[in-house]
Amino acid sequence: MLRLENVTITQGKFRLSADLTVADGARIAVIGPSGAGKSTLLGAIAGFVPVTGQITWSGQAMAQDPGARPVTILFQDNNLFPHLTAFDNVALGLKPSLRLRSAERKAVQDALTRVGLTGLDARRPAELSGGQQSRVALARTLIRARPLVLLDEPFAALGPALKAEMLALVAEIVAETGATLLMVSHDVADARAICDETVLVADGVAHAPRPTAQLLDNPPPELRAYLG
Ligand SMILES: Nc1ncnc2c1ncn2[C@@H]1O[C@H](COP(=O)(O)OP(=O)(O)OP(=O)(O)O)[C@@H](O)[C@H]1O
Repeated sequence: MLRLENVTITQGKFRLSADLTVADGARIAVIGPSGAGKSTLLGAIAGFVPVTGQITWSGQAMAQDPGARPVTILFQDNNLFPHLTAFDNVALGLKPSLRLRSAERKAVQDALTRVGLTGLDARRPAELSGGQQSRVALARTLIRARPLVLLDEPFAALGPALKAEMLALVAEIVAETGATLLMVSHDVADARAICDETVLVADGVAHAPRPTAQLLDNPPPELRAYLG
């Protein structure tokens, strides 16, 4: 269980408060106006943004060091290294030194296979389509095998069909691994597609998760303003 207890995040003049609980294995969409603090919320959970209050996982306070948190995060721009192959870009998720044992090499191959990139492991990002690049980034995120997966608008640059495919793949993989998912999206269709619950971030508050359909079908005023 992820718990944010009386959390306040301050960045310059910006303040966001959160007091909420996310159940293990939940798939949560994070939606709200631009600049409301969605990325900041993910950054706080990942340990990149300092907070007051407490963030706990399974009842334990999260480590200060982001690398020691049970978290893996994928950003919109994928952050692939252009000079590295798909294989090495995924391997970085396991070992920044890229010195892999044979079991680790197999884990990288398995991750590439899982995201549908069998046979493309020797290609560099420039030799892959946008969708394939997203798959590499997703494989690198997932190979870290952390129980909390944070996605910050990961597929915003993809066309609708590819995006739907990637969302379905994410949903499948988190279901297989039992991971808890928090996914920022500007497209409420993404929330409806794979997230049973939604956290609304608006007016300085990250609200407790609510069932996605219920929230979107009867939006509170701050969400109605955003949806237009
Ligand atoms: N390093 C920083 N220093 C000061 N203010 C910051 C910093 N990073 C972000 N902010 C401010 O924090 C607020 C929240 O930004 P954040 O990127 O979390 O919003 P968001 O909801 O993810 O927006 P978008 O949907 O546009 O990506 C914004 O007002 C932003 O200007």
